[in-house]
Amino acid sequence: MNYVQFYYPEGFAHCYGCGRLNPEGHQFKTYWDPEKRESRTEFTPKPYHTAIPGFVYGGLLASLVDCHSTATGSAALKELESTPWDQGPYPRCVTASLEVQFLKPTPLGPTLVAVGRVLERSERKVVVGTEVYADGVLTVKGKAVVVRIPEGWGG
Ligand SMILES: CCCCCCCCCCCCCCCC(=O)SCCNC(=O)CCNC(=O)[C@H](O)C(C)(C)COP(=O)(O)OP(=O)(O)OC[C@H]1O[C@@H](n2cnc3c(N)ncnc32)[C@H](O)[C@@H]1OP(=O)(O)O
Repeated sequence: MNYVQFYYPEGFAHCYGCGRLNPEGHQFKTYWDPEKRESRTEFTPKPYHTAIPGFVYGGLLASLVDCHSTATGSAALKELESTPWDQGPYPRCVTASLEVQFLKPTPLGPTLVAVGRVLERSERKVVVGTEVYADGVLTVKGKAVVVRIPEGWGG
């Protein structure tokens, strides 16, 4: 199964967090499950993504929630189109607002799993709720408002 960011137009594929064309970036990859209507992004932080030794830097966690949310919004807007899910391009969203709750310190080492759900969707805006788990423990919660970049703007 290909990931959402795989279908972004080339001009929108350079994001430091999730751009497939940015070799220096995190290259987050988000998968959308059309049955469950749930998204999933997995990422294993590197040793240098440290806050206090042993724990993940919060900015990285916020980035994960950010890009995971734009991808979830993209998949949710793609559902409104008549083209099949495996035919790009996907709509590209930009984050208008991002809330992150750091519930517990996130241990450095395990693969992080971000799970997203669509809380609201209109033709232009999607509100995404995200939970991030480390070793099955919920450590971060996020909520983002993402807005579709109009056709013809870049890309
Ligand atoms: C026409 C403009 C095109 C711009 C095209 C930009 C292209 C940019 C290219 C970047 C491509 C790579 C993106 C990488 C992914 C990131 O890294 S995203 C992180 C950085 N984010 C940014 O830099 C975004 C900067 N902000 C903006 O560009 C504009 O404020 C936004 C977000 C596009 C909104 O534009 P706007 O035309 O003012 O939108 P507006 O019609 O007022 O609002 C649309 C809806 O969003 C809601 N909303 C807007 N802002 C907020 C907010 N802060 N809190 C809650 N809700 C909000 C509104 O209430 C409205 O909701 P509804 O009334 O439809 O229910």
